[in-house]
Amino acid sequence: MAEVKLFRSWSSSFALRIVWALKLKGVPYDTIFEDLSSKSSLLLQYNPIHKKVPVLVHNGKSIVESLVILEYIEETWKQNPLLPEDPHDRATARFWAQFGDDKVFPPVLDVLRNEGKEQEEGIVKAKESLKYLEEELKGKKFFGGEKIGFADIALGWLAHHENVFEEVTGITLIAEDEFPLLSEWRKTFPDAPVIKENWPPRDKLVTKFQAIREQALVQKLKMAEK
Ligand SMILES: N[C@@H](CCC(=O)N[C@@H](CS)C(=O)NCC(=O)O)C(=O)O
Repeated sequence: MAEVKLFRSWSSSFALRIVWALKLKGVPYDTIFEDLSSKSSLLLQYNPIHKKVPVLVHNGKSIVESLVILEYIEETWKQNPLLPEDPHDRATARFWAQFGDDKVFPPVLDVLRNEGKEQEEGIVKAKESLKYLEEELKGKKFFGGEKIGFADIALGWLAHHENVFEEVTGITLIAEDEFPLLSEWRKTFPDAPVIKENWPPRDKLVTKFQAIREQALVQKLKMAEK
């Protein structure tokens, strides 16, 4: 058994960040696939507060929360750095990673889970945030500059999961004419072999998120009837 273990689910975009980072750095690890509808006692033991994946276990000690895990990986395995050397550039990369989770992910989920007014509001908010990311990509191939870095990995779900959400909802948030740089990045990012080789099957994701959307809409209907 490798000294590094990753608890993940097949579809989690947060867990994919860790897969990509470990692969980019060439760190060998074992994978434990969790069924999130019946979590293992080990997962609950390693992540008793959030009870979520991903969890990284290194030499028997657990690290949770994907952005914290990314930092841990960067500090522990120095090869192929994901963060630049300059402190301001490092802070900037961390900022965009966090911005994605705080300001892009929630409205994008609102678009997936809603219809009507709430969905419209989600679209407006998501696009407001996406404009900042478009701006940040000016003059760069990746958020990390010439190569994939910390913020690219953190925002990778925009290239993959968000693309699937667009198919499920029929709503294109990242249109080529509105977000040309982000659209280009969405094509370039998964071209990197490490990213491409670790990309969950699109059809399976579409089915999963179709079900999540339907469930959310039924739930809303039930709440409205109460
Ligand atoms: N903020 C967490 C989010 C992780 C997360 O939401 N994981 C989901 C899978 S995508 C999960 O484990 N869900 C199980 C649950 O909520 O019970 C991170 O960045 O690691």
